[in-house]
Amino acid sequence: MPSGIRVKICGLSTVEDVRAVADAGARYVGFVFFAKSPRNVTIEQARELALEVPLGVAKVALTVNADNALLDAITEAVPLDMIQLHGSESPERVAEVKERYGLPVMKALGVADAEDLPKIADYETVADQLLIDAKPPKGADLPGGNGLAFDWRLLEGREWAVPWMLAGGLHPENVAEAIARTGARQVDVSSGVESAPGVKDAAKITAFVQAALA
Ligand SMILES: O=C(O)c1ccccc1NCC(=O)[C@H](O)[C@H](O)COP(=O)(O)O
Repeated sequence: MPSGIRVKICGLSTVEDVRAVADAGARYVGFVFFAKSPRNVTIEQARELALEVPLGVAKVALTVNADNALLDAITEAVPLDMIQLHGSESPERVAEVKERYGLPVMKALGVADAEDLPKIADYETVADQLLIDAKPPKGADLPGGNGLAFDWRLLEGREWAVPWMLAGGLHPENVAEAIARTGARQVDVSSGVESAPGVKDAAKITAFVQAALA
């Protein structure tokens, strides 16, 4: 019996990564466009990778406070199914990106404690999906992909008007518990399926997807 859980593996940078993710049964792949990230890819690399992604697996471009020039360049070159906004983009900017590119937009929001929850509602009516991630530590180089979890009990009983994904510090050993505690139907992972920063590990990807779908 299928579980209905959907998995996104973020930060792919090789064709082998794409094959491992597709073979494992993940439903989304993420390409990171953020220079400071060990997972950063160029537009040309992302295009080559995207062309290897089979039908049925959604291709997501992850950007951080990107301007229209960068988003124009990405969307013109890379065949995409979704744009993930992982910076401090306002609800108005989310609406603008949706309108300009005609693609679904997923807005990432960082959570560390209960005070971070009300702002999520500001995006429910404009974003197509929400990514509820761990808030990065103060002074961190990366707004995501830090391998940090937050207290999942904060999400118990929460519902939003649009589909959402749980992210932050997930790995093959804790993803089943995270799903059980939060009720998430979608999960996202990056560093939890790596052997070193930016280096995806096919065995960990398979183990993660199996654990999530079990
Ligand atoms: O992964 C990155 O390097 C990254 C860089 C800049 C902004 C966001 C980034 N990742 C966002 C993601 O969607 C990650 O998958 C998510 O934060 C979970 O990461 P992890 O805790 O490492 O599984």
